Amino acid sequence: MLRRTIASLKSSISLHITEEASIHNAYHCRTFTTQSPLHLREKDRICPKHIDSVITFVLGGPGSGKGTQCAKIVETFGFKHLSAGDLLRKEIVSDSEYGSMILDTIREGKIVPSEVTVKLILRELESGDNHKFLIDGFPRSEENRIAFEHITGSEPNFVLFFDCPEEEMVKRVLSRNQGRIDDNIDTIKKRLKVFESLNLPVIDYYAKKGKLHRINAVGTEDEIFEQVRPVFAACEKKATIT
Ligand SMILES: Nc1ncnc2c1ncn2[C@@H]1O[C@H](COP(=O)(O)OP(=O)(O)O)[C@@H](O)[C@H]1O
Ligand SMILES: Nc1ccn([C@H]2C[C@H](O)[C@@H](COP(=O)(O)OP(=O)(O)O)O2)c(=O)n1
Ligand SMILES: [Mg+2]
Repeated sequence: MLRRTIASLKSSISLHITEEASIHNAYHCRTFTTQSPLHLREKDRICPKHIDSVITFVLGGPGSGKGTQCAKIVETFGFKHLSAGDLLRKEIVSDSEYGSMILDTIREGKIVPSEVTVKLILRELESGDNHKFLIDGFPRSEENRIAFEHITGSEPNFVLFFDCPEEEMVKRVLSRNQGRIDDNIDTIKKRLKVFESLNLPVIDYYAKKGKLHRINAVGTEDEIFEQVRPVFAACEKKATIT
């Protein structure tokens, strides 16, 4: 699977990404890691500009409040917010060759192939001057996680998990009112099953690595942010000391 992911990344995906050359060049950069070294084959690594970046994965079920809390983190701590779902939705409207596949996948509540999503995220990591990233809604499966680690050669510094009861998530999604094709009861039921079977193992993985910050996602937006704030404040303090 991994070999297939890397092979497909190297080959034909165009995704309206014009900087193919920079991705190609990146394959020939020296290897790097923001955290512990990953034992990758030299040729499989990409060396993005974000060598010293802080990478935070933001996880949680649909409607758990990831996007809402990311906006507050951006405002308070100056992170750049990369929503995997937003990047995929932009691909749909930009007439990309993958648009209809992405649309069908999202409508069915399934997960888009990792090579597509990772490439979109990489493009954002590589652009601009901000080196503090919130990657929201990713990785949603072990396949997502492994593809990201292998393609970038890096791991997140820490991971937030918004822990929310299913009935609360359903209620929030059904009243989200953003005109999303997946905000309906049939798709939400499928998404919750996919969350349990594919995303919970990723959450367990980071818990075992000691990287997970579990946030109780029930309460007002401000109450929840008061649990989130210390995680980022500690990260800032650490950065000042080192
Ligand atoms: N703490 C909260 N209490 C009630 N509703 C919330 C809360 N946080 C977010 N919402 C609302 O729930 C919906 C889903 O939130 P969102 O941030 O889009 O979640 P996610 O990105 O995890 O799917 C939105 O309409 C949002 O305004
Ligand atoms: N890593 C990801 C993230 C999102 N997707 C697809 C499948 C998801 O159901 C949709 C919507 O994701 P998004 O993060 O915007 O959804 P929520 O904010 O959790 O409601 O996008 C994906 O295939 N892979
Ligand atoms: Mg969201």
